[in-house]
Amino acid sequence: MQDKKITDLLESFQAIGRTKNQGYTRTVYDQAWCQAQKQCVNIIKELGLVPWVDEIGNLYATADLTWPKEPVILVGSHLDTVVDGGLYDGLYGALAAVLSVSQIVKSGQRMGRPLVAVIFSEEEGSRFDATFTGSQYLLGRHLKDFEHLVDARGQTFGQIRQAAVAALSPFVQTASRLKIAQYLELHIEQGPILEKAGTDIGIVTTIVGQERFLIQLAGQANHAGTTPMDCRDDALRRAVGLLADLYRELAQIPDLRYTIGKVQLEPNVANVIPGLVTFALDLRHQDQSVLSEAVGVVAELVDRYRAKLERTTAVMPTQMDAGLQEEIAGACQSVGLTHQFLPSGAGHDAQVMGEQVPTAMIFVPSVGGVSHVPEETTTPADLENGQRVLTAVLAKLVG
Ligand SMILES: NC(=O)NC(NC(N)=O)C(=O)[O-]
Ligand SMILES: [Zn+2]
Ligand SMILES: [Zn+2]
Repeated sequence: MQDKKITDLLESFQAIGRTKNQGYTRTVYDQAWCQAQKQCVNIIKELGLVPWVDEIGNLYATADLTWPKEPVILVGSHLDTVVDGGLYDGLYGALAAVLSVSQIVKSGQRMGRPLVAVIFSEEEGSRFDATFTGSQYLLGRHLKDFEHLVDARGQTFGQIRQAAVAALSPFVQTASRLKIAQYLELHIEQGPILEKAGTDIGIVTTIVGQERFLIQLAGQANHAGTTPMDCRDDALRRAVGLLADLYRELAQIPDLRYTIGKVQLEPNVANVIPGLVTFALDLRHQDQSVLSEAVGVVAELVDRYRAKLERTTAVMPTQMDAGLQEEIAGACQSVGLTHQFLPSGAGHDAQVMGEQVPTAMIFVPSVGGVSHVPEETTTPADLENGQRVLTAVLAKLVG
């Protein structure tokens, strides 16, 4: 497998977790996720590296059977997807990391620091209302912070995590937490900037802060035909008012990104008045003070509607390391590619890592600027460009 390309590696995942809409659903610990994880282990072995798994299900690839004790150069991305997402979000950077590590190991270059690839178990928050669980665990969060979480079908994080990790354990080494000197992540841009500008490579300057909430509004479920209109406590009717107010008030905050992407009704039956409405709100901004102002607006409205507010994600805006950004710019020049600096409106494991270790991100263009949908794609040339830059940067960092 000496000259496997990143496109070949990605192709081997095309049948895993494919949906009827031709997208991919690989939420943490589900069947497709487990299958994809096994495929990653096969690739790690075929590329001559050693696979490891930790207790949350993060996979690692090392040059040999020694688990590094000293701080490592870590490179990676995540394995999970949103529901009906694309092939490239997360998986591209995860596979490119493994490929780049294998190329550097095979080159025989002397390594001043150990180089490790990581494939994070979960980043999207698509199954449980928790995000970045893989990278947070690596940086020291306790498993018990997540074990009680319950998915839409009533399964707990703890139970399915144990089963998923146990299924893989016989085939891999057991990893413990690493010390990390620097972290690098390659990812598709997921937006239109690079394509519009005709630039080969993006170098991320900052990653937006992100807060997610579950908002719950309770009424009284009752019969649709016998309950007079003036005797109802219809949870949906009140939720419509709250939603309209949220959209109107949040629109007043410049540059805020706000999304209500998930709405659930109970009991969700045509002839029963809704008794409970739950929806998710996702807020993003580059400036923490503006994000906090938006959270204040939300809290006030939620209070006015006698609804309940639960915060499920809170990550600060994160600055990428200036020195590493320069290393990436230098690598682009050395391989003859154009680059530009840009902020990321998407969340990334790099922002969790970036709070504790020098971190940087490399972006490649997304065709049409679309992502989190089945149509998400990046041209083979751009996929290979990104991976070449990643290898060039890593070769410099470990030298
Ligand atoms: N790169 C991503 O798509 N990340 C997504 N996921 C998280 N957890 O931020 C997001 O919503 O931006
Ligand atoms: Zn994503
Ligand atoms: Zn991603």
